[in-house]
Amino acid sequence: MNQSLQRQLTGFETHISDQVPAPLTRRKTWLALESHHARIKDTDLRTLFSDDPQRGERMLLEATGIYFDFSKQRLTAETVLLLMELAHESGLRHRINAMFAGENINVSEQRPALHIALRAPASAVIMVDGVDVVNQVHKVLDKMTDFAVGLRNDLICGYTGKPIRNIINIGIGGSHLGPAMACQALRHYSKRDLNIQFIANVDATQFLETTADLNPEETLFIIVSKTFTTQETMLNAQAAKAWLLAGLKNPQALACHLVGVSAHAGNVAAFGIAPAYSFEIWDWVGGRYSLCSAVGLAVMIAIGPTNFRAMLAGFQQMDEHFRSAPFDCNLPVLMGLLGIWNHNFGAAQTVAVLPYEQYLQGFPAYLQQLFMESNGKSVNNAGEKLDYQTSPIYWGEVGTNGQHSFYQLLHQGTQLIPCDFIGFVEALNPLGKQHELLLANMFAQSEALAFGKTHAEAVQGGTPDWLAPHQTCPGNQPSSTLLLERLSPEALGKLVALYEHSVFTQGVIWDIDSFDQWGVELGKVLAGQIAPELENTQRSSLQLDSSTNNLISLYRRSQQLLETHTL
Ligand SMILES: O=P(O)(O)OC[C@H]1O[C@H](O)[C@H](O)[C@@H](O)[C@@H]1O
Repeated sequence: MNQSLQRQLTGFETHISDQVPAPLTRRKTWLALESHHARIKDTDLRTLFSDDPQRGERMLLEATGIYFDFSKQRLTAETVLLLMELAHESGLRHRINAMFAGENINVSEQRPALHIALRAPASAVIMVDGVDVVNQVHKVLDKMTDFAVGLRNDLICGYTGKPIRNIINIGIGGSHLGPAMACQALRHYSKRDLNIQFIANVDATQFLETTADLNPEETLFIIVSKTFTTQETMLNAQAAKAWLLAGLKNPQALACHLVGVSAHAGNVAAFGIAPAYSFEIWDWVGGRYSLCSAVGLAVMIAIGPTNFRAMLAGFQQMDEHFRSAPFDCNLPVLMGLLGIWNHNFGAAQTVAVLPYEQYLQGFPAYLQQLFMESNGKSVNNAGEKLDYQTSPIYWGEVGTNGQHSFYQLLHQGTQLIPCDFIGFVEALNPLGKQHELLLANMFAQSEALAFGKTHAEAVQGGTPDWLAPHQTCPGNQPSSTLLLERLSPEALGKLVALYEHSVFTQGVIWDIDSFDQWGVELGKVLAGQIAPELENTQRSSLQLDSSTNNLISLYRRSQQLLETHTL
């Protein structure tokens, strides 16, 4: 980053105050950002770049080996200064310290959010209710290691003595998206004769299609659920039990084919899972932040304990960077603040995540839960209604597939859509010139989005005047580019932690609880009420709203017709 900018920013580190800040939109810096935005909003990226030929170099930040180019964002050095000031004014430093100290930063559930403890070195000590959680974490990591090594070397086998070849993770939300994304992302490092599958949906199609050609003697289910009560997961777990029993014909065999991961060991035991196959997680880690815990057991089995620990080391490096780096060179802080700038001041409604790496196919879906479940809130920590926007919508697709689909809207549509491009210098699977072309496309897209093509350029290129408006691309679409050396387990850890902490940064600015998800509960409760109505043979009168009543009646009538036809 520009040195004079850095010098100007350093002073802010000393401005931290313990005073409760004023409501966000009435804060001095928020108001300053509003007027600053009004001043620069019509200056486009073409102008910003032509005014400062060194902009590309100035607005490039490197941390833990990740290069972050934010020069194609619609901002100036003053914007960055104001955003940093906003972070200080919002007490971000104090909140980071509170998170790392294990304070109850998840206010609505009155508990800490200690995902950073899951990857802390064994020498660290973090106390929660008088217990050193790092010690607990490492005990479970060691148990996972023994189990993974046993399975990978055929020392832990199925009931009939056959080696386990199929590992099926049953879980949903945070008990699915993290391990599924990481198994896919790190497939290059996986034991190739292990077939790792995931079942999340309660739609039986997923269960039946996943298990269709598998031999129960060679299959192990890992049932992952923090609560071990989630309806979808428990139904799929019951289906797994039944499928195993049908194949193995012996209830005793189940113990060798079922693993449980939960914060409620009692529920795991009640399901019939042996203590040796039961792995503990803790209430102080949220599902969407739990990849580094035993929730990642399938990942450890796939890539081996050494690679898994390298991934944890990557997370840890980014944690340490986030905790200790001054804000002016703190990558998660800067990324989080840029999101605030685009969303709250630029009025962008969505963010596109565009990894130019096939192995990161599951990354946009993973980030959807991370950002939207964390920061999709409308009251502040004190429970007061907010008068500003919180999380935008996250979506995306791997390059170059997206280019031939929705990029048209990015280039010529009417919406402001900030993009995160993610690329790796080194190909894991080199083949001819494919990697060069992949990266050329990534660089070209961010260039095209930023600078577009004017009417005059189209005409100069030989386009007739009547056609030129159709070929004109307005440009000025903001993007950041993350460039890493190669997709290693360590790099994946850094990347995920980077996004986790940028979610936290935004949550602090918005003064919301990024670690609860009460909204999800309502749908669960209502599904619990409706399910018996669908099963109900008595056809009791329905007491719900007229639309839901009608839909249930339609379902019942169709079921009746089906039953009549079957008879
Ligand atoms: O791990 P579980 O207790 O089964 O919860 C699975 C998921 O359920 C809920 O719907 C939450 O929204 C998610 O944050 C959670 O990860």
